[in-house]
Amino acid sequence: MTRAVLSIGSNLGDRLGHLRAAVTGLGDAVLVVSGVYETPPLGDAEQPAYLNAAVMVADPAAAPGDWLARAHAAERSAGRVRDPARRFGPRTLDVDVVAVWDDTGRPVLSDDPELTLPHPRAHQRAFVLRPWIDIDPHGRLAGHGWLTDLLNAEPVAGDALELNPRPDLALESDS
Ligand SMILES: Nc1ncnc2c1ncn2[C@@H]1O[C@H](COP(=O)(O)OP(=O)(O)OP(=O)(O)O)[C@@H](O)[C@H]1O
Ligand SMILES: Nc1nc2c(c(=O)[nH]1)N=C(CO)CN2
Repeated sequence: MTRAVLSIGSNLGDRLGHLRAAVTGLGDAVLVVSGVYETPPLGDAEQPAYLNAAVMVADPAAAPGDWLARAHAAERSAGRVRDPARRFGPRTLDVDVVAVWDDTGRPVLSDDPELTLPHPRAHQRAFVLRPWIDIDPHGRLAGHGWLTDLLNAEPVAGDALELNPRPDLALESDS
């Protein structure tokens, strides 16, 4: 069994529809989904606000690279177009593999640029940490510590204040 946490985000088109389609596409692998947060864009201010959420997935047959393949497949299904000139530009759907655990429950570590684990910027991103804490309040990020400590630490705290919970925009794994 490999387990993973995926971060999903959208700031173009039908934002909620893109997130829902990503969750639906993950099928039976979905264990639990977080609430949805509306968040100001980080890294490139000239773009619309994002909807962000986190999904816990598990599949006995999945290798770590399979989660990245599923993430990319979901992005393609949402019609994501990559603009090489805008590293952190707007997108219909972004699915990041935040963390993976092996079948003994140990975190998988990787410095492969194709799949770096844990995700190298996850510990700095309130829009990743806050939804993940929703679904795993006692979670740890390998190499960084408790999620709750990270969320309360500078410089993440400033971003955390700008997270706007959207309970009106529920994600349903079986919708
Ligand atoms: N943990 C990971 N999750 C997703 N992609 C990763 C990961 N580690 C490395 N990558 C690589 O990063 C490349 C760029 O991914 P992507 O376009 O989603 O980045 P981004 O969303 O613009 O930025 P960020 O990674 O900071 O969220 C992908 O082609 C992928 O191979
Ligand atoms: N609020 C927010 N900002 C971002 C996001 C995101 O998911 N949410 N993703 C980015 C590219 O990875 C760049 N900036």
